[in-house]
Amino acid sequence: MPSLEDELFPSTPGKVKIERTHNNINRQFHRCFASTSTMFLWALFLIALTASYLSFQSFVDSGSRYLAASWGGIQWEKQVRSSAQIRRSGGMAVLVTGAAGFVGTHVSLALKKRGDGVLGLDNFNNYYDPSLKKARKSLLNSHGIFIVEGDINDARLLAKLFDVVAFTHVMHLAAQAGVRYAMENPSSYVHSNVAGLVTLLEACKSTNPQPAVVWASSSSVYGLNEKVPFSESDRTDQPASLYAATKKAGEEITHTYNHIYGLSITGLRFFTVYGPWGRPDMAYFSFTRNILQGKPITVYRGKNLVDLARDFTYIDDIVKGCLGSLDTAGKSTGSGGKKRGAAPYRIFNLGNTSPVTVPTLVGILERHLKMKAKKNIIEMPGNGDVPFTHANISQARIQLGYRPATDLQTGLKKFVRWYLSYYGYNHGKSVN
Ligand SMILES: O=C(O)[C@H]1O[C@H](OP(=O)(O)OP(=O)(O)OC[C@H]2O[C@@H](n3ccc(=O)[nH]c3=O)[C@H](O)[C@@H]2O)[C@H](O)[C@@H](O)[C@H]1O
Repeated sequence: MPSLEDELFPSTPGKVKIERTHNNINRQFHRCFASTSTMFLWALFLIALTASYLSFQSFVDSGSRYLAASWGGIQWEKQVRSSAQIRRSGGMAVLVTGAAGFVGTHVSLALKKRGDGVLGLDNFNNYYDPSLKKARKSLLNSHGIFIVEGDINDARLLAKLFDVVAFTHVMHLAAQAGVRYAMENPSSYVHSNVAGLVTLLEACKSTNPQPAVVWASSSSVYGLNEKVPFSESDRTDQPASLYAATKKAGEEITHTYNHIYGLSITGLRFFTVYGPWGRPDMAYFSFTRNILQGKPITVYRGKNLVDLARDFTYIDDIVKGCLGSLDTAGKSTGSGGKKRGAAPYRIFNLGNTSPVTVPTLVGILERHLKMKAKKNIIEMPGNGDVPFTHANISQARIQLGYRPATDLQTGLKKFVRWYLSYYGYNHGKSVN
C-alpha cells in the first residue's frame, strides 16, 4: 500500500495515479486533514503551556523582586524622613553607610545624641556574625535611628534616599574590611571598596545640593612605608594587601570626584580601631574569645623574631575624629552634576600615636580576663600584614581638634567589660 507521502508527492512528477477513485482520494484527504488538525491542536496546546509558564515565571520574578526590595512606600519614607530629621540649630542630616558596622554604630549614636539627623544604610552581609550587626541595629533603633537594609551598589536605592532627604553630609563607612581575608575573597573588596564607592559618589555628585563626603580610608595604605611615624605626605604606593590597594584606589577615586564635580571630600586613615561592639574578625576580639574558651591563639611575629606592632586606636577617639571631620568639612560646590568651584579635598591620619606590640596586647587581655592565653607563635605568613603602624596625627590635631585620650590598657578594659556582658559571661565579674 502506498504511503501518504507517495500519494501526495509522487516520486516522478506528472505520474499521478489516475486510476484512483474519487472516494479514495477523499478518504485520504480526510485522514490527512484529521492528522494536520491534531498537530495543530497539539501546537496550540504547547504554545498555551509555554505562555502560561512564562507568565508564571515573570509573576514569580516580580514577586521575588518585590520581596527583595525591602524599601519604598509611604511608611518607609516616613521612617527615613523622621530618622534624618535635624533636631538642633545648625545641625546636619547625615547618611551613614555601614551604620550597623562597628564604627558606623558608634558614629551614628554620637551624631543622634547631639541632635543631628541620621539615616543608616547597611547590607548586613555575613563577613562576620550578622547577629552582632542585628544587635547593633536594635541599639540604633532604640535611639530613633532607622537603618535601611540595602547595598551601596544599588544606584536606584541611593537615588531614592537622596530624593527623600536632602542630606548635608555622607559618612561613608560601608566597606569590605580585613587585611588577610582579601586573599580568600578578593572580589568582595572590589565590589564594596571600588564599585560601591563609585556608585555612592555618582549619587552624591548628581544630587542637588551635593553633600560633603567623609569616608573611611585606612592606615594600611602606608603599606611597606618604613618612615615613622606615618604622615599623610608619605608615600602610599606600595600596598601590601588587596585591601590596602582598594583603599588607596578609593583615595584616588574620591580625588577625581572632587576635581571634576566639586564634591567636598575628607578621607580618614583609621589605625586598627578597637572597642566595645567591635569586629569579631580583629585580633583583640578573636583573642578574647579564644582565651575565654580555652582555645589557642596564633600570634604572628615578624622577620628576625621582631614583634609586630599596631597603633591601636580606641573607638571613642575615632568617633571624635569623625565628628570633627564632619563639622569642619567645607561645602561641596557642584550642582546638577557640574562643578561650580574648588571644593576641599582632605586626608587625615586618625591614630593613637603610641604603637603597642601584639604580645603586649595579649598580656593586657590576660590581665583583664584573669586567664592565660595558649599562645602559638609563628612567623608572619605573607598574607598582606605589615610589621608595624604608627600615626603622625599633627594634621588632624590642627584641623579637626583631634586628641586621642584612651590608652590600650584603658580601652581594652572597656572592651572586655562589654564582651563579658554581651556574651553573657558571669555578669558580676570585675575587670582589672
Ligand atoms: O588599620 C587599618 O587600616 C586596619 O586595621 C585592622 O587591621 P590589622 O591592623 O591587621 O588588625 P588585626 O586584624 O586586629 O591585627 C592586629 C595585629 O594582630 C596580628 N594578628 C592578627 C590575627 C591573628 O590571628 N594573629 C595575629 O598575630 C596581626 O598580624 C596584626 O599585627 C583592620 O582589621 C583592618 O580592617 C584595617 O582597618
